[in-house]
Amino acid sequence: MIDVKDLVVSYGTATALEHVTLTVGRGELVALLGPNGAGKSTLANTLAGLLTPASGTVSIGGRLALIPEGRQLFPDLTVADNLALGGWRSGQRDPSPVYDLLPRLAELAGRRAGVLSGGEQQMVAFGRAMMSRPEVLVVDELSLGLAPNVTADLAAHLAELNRSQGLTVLLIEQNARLAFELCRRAYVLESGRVVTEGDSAELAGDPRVASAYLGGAIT
Ligand SMILES: Nc1ncnc2c1ncn2[C@@H]1O[C@H](COP(=O)(O)OP(=O)(O)OP(=O)(O)O)[C@@H](O)[C@H]1O
Repeated sequence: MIDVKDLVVSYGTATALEHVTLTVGRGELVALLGPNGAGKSTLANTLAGLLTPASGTVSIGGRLALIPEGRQLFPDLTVADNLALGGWRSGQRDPSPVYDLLPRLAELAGRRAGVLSGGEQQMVAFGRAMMSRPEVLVVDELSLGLAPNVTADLAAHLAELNRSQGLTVLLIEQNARLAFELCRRAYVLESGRVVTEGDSAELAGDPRVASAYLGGAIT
């Protein structure tokens, strides 16, 4: 569903991604970990077509939606209007499938997005992405600024969509525990390069990964 080969992306003379190669198969849930400034959002935005590669290739095998870092809602619009904007390209006007998935959004429908809590805003960003009926979802930092129980709730929804609808997911995270729990496979990006990749269980047992991302080895 996502096939990235030898991707280079630059901002002017600064190179943010250097020869990145990564794949996500149909129906897979794959994590991308990395510290601040590693190039994670640059990759997400390139997959979404918001940035143009300097070289390399990006192929996407189906409709892609992005939950961007920091949610990027329209704060003065209502939740319902933010959702409607998500359905603009796919022509989906009826938000009820999204309300079925995330019932809290139906209760919040008339509220301005800007006054909602961080967790509620992330739910709106999630719902907005689902309005485009994606086959592949790129989530740029699901857990950013959220309480652990709110993150766990959203993660459970992602897992359920993956199970029930075969939604392909690339989960970009700094929370390695969450990423390893949710995804069977993961990539680690540092300074614009993929430095390691493999099964989550293996990576969690790798002392270097454990010390950088898990605060020590998992026992
Ligand atoms: N618009 C921009 N103009 C110039 N440099 C940028 C721009 N956006 C990002 N960068 C630089 O590109 C590099 C990668 O940034 P990016 O935001 O992709 O990292 P990230 O892994 O998502 O970080 P974070 O976890 O902090 O969000 C950084 O060195 C950053 O300063």
